[in-house]
Amino acid sequence: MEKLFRTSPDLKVIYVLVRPKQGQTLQQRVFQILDSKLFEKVKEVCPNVHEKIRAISADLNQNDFAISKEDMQELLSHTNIVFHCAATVRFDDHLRHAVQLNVTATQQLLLMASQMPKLEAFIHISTAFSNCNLKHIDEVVYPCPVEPKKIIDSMEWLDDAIIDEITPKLIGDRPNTYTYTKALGEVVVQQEGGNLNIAIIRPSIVGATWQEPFPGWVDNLNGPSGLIIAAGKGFLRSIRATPMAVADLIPADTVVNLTLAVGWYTAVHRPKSTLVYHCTSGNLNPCNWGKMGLQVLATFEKIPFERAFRRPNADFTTNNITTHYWNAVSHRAPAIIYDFYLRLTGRKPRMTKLMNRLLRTLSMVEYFINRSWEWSTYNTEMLMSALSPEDQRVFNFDVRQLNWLEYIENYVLGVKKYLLKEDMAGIPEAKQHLKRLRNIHYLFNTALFLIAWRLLIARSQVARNVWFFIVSFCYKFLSYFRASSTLNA
Ligand SMILES: CCCCCCCCCCCCCCCCCCCCCCCCCCCCCC(=O)SCCNC(=O)CCNC(=O)[C@H](O)C(C)(C)COP(=O)(O)OP(=O)(O)OC[C@H]1O[C@@H](n2cnc3c(N)ncnc32)[C@H](O)[C@@H]1OP(=O)(O)O
Ligand SMILES: NC(=O)C1=CN([C@@H]2O[C@H](COP(=O)(O)OP(=O)(O)OC[C@H]3O[C@@H](n4cnc5c(N)ncnc54)[C@H](OP(=O)(O)O)[C@@H]3O)[C@@H](O)[C@H]2O)C=CC1
Repeated sequence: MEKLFRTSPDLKVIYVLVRPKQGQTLQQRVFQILDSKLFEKVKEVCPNVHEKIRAISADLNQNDFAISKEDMQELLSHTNIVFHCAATVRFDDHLRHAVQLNVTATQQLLLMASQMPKLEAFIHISTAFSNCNLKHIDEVVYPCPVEPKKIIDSMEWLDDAIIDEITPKLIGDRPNTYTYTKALGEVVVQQEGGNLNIAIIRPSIVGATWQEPFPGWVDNLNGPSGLIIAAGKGFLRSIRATPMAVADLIPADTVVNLTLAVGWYTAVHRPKSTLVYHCTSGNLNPCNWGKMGLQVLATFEKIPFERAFRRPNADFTTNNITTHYWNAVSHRAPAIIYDFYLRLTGRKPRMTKLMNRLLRTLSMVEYFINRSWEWSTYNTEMLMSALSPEDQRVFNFDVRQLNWLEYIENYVLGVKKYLLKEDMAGIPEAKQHLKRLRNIHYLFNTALFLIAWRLLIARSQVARNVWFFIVSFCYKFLSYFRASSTLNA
C-alpha cells in the first residue's frame, strides 16, 4: 500500500481485507499502520491516503470470508487487481487450519475473482520454499502427489486425531505444514484460475527493507528478526547452522517492487500461462549464514540492545552432540540459575519458559539454515528487461546491487528501533550494562575456577604437588625481585 500510493498518488482506492483483532476495530488496525513512520513519506505526496484505503471486514476462515453483502458487491464490481498475500505462516500449524487458510481460502478467492468483471490480474504470493523438498527449483508449479481438492474434502470429515496421524505422510519430505500447504495453494491457483490473468510470486526469506521508504524497516518477528532479537539480548548463544549454506534473504521492499511490476506485466501483457517469479537473492548475489551471523554480532558491538540478559556472543554448531551440549550449558543452565535467583528474590520465574520457546523455534528453523537451494530466475530477469529504465529504477528488484554488510547493519538497527522500540539515546547505557555483564561473567568464571581447584586439591595428591610448585615458584620469584631492588638501592 505504501509503495503504491507513493508512486501512484492518483490511485482511486485500495480495498484491504482485515479482521478485527485484540480488541481493535479494523479501522483502528488500519489507521495504526497509516499513522506509523512507514507512511510519513506517502503523506507528503498523497495527504489524503486515509480516505483512499477502504478496510473491508473479512475473515478468510469463514464462508464467503464473512464479508457483508454490500461490501462484497462493491469489491466485485470495482476491483482491477487482486494481491493475495494472507496466509498462516506458522511452521507448526495444524494441517486442518493451514489447509483452510492457505488452500481453501485461495480457492474461494479465485472464485470471487472470477466474478469481478473489471479484474485485470490476480497476483498470488507463495514462498520459494513451497518446493523445498527439491534442491533445484524452477519457475513452474510442481504437481502434488495428492490432489488439493481431495485434501480439502478430507479435512471436512476427518477428525483431528486422524489428521495428526496422516500429516507426516502427506507432507512427506517437506519440513512442515506451512511449506506443504503453500505448495497445494499454488496447484489450486493453477488448476482453478480459469480465464483469469494469474501470476505467482515466490519470495525466499523476507527481511527488513533495503532502501524504501527507508532502510531497516521491519514490523514482525518472522524469518531472522526474532532470532536477531534473541541473539542481541544474549538469550541465543548457539545455533545449529551450516556457515557456508546460502542465506537466501530478500528485503521486503524488493518483494514489493517485484510484486507491483508483476501486477503491471500480467495486466498489460496477459501471458498465456500462469507465470511464476522467484524473488530470491542466492543465485544473483549470494551471502552465507556465516558471513551474516558475524555481521549481526559485529553490529551488536556498535549498536547494542538495551537490558541484555547476557553479552551477545552466539556461535554456530554443526552436529547433534555439540548442539545438545551448548543447549544444556549455554541455554538451559543460565535460565535455571536465573529463575532460581528470581525465586529467591520473590519474583516469578520466567526464563526457563522463554528458553524452551526459543529452543523450539530453533528446532523449526534448523531445516532452512543447514541447506542451500538453487532457484532459477528466468521470469524475474525477463521482467526486469521488460521494464523501462525509469521503472527499473523506481521498482528496483535487482538484488545484485545489494551490499549485504550494510544491509545487515541496517536490519539490526531496524530491529532495535521498530520492533524493540528502543531509543538511540540509550546506547551508552546499553554499553555500560554490557560491561557490567562482562565483569559479572569474569567474576563468575573466576569463582567457579577457584571452587573447582579447591575441590581438586582436597582430593588429588598430584593437584596438591602442582599447587605447591606454583606457590613456591611465585614466592621465589617475588623474593628474587625484592633482593635485587634492595641491592640497587
Ligand atoms: C565461518 C565461520 C562462521 C562463524 C560464525 C559465527 C557467527 C555466530 C552466529 C551468530 C548468530 C547471530 C544471530 C542470528 C541471526 C541469523 C539467524 C539466522 C536464522 C534465520 C532463520 C530463518 C528461518 C527462515 C525460514 C524460512 C522459511 C520460509 C519463509 C517463509 O516462507 S514465511 C515466514 C516464515 N514463518 C515464520 O518465520 C514464522 C515462524 N513462527 C512460528 O512458526 C511460530 O511463531 C513459532 C516459532 C513456532 C513459535 O510458536 P509458539 O506458539 O511457541 O509462539 P507464538 O507464535 O504464539 O509466539 C509466542 C511469542 O514468540 C514470539 N515469536 C513469534 N515468532 C517468533 C520468531 N520467529 N522468533 C522469535 N520469537 C517469535 C511472539 O511474538 C510471541 O511473543 P509474546 O507475544 O511476547 O509472547
Ligand atoms: N515472511 C517471510 O519470510 C515470507 C512470507 N511469504 C508469504 O508472504 C505472505 C505474507 O507473510 P508475512 O507478512 O510474513 O506474514 P504475516 O503473518 O505477517 O501476514 C499474513 C497476513 O494474513 C492475514 N491473515 C491470516 N489469517 C487471516 C484470516 N483468517 N483472515 C484474514 N486475514 C488473515 C494476517 O492478518 P492479521 O494481521 O489479522 O493476523 C496477516 O496480515 C504470506 O503469503 C507468506 O506465505 C513468503 C515468503 C517468505
